[in-house]
Amino acid sequence: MTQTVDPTLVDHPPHPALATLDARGISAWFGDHKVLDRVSLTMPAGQVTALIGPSGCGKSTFLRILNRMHELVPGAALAGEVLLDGHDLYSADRRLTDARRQVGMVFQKPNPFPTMSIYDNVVAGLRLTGTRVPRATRDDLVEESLTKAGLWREVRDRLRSPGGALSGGQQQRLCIARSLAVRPRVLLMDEPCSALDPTSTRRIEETIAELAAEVTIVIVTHNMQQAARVSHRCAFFLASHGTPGVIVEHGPTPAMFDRPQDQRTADYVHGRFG
Ligand SMILES: Nc1ncnc2c1ncn2[C@@H]1O[C@H](COP(=O)(O)OP(=O)(O)OP(=O)(O)O)[C@@H](O)[C@H]1O
Repeated sequence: MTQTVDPTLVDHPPHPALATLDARGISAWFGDHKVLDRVSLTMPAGQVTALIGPSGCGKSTFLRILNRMHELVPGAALAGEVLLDGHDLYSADRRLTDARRQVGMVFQKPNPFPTMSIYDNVVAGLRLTGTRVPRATRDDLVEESLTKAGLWREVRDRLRSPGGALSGGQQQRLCIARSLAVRPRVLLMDEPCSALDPTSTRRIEETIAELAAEVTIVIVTHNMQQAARVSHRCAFFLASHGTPGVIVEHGPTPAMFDRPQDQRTADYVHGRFG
């Protein structure tokens, strides 16, 4: 009997090289409402880039453009380019699942599959992105992903318990493990701690610091202390008086906090508005 191989499946990649993400001239619309205007930003390999700015200035929209989620919103449009190590994430010959495999995402609210076991939650991302992993290596991958997400020691004795039985902070680390199992080159995080208590927040921040050595990270945060603690670079977004969001200033985090070039950046990072 011949065995049929699903042509859409790809083999699990070996640990990939660090990659730089480069957004060039990104504009975005919801219907005829333009929410970003020609935003360019380089997010260097192996660094944590924080996107900061007041509510509604387009940070989440920008983040979702970086893994092709924006295009799923009915009526949404965009212009510009997103390059992953120089290769266009939006090129016609690249599958959507390939973009998602290379650029993973963790959301504000932890969203594990609540009735699925911890183990199955970790491997769920593989199925969602069409990634093939030999059964014999799955146990190792689950351990590796949970270890990187800082959760292994807490759950190794109950891998068959449901993901929904974990605390909020543990659930968020489970979601990080689920993303890491796919071995993405970039991990996007949209306010990953905003639903968590201070202790869980600290654990996630430690995890982010450890992960930066092997995956490029882009994080949206409203918490300036968090941006200062976890990021190497910051980009300050602003949409003044109903105009589309732009990047006012970006650069190394210490410079953005201690000697910003633009008064609006200084006012925002020091809590004078937003
Ligand atoms: N699905 C959508 N449909 C229509 N408009 C949207 C949608 N999502 C966001 N917008 C609009 O796009 C603009 C930018 O929103 P976005 O969520 O990207 O900003 P943000 O800076 O991430 O805000 P916050 O910090 O509050 O999350 C806002 O005016 C918002 O109302």
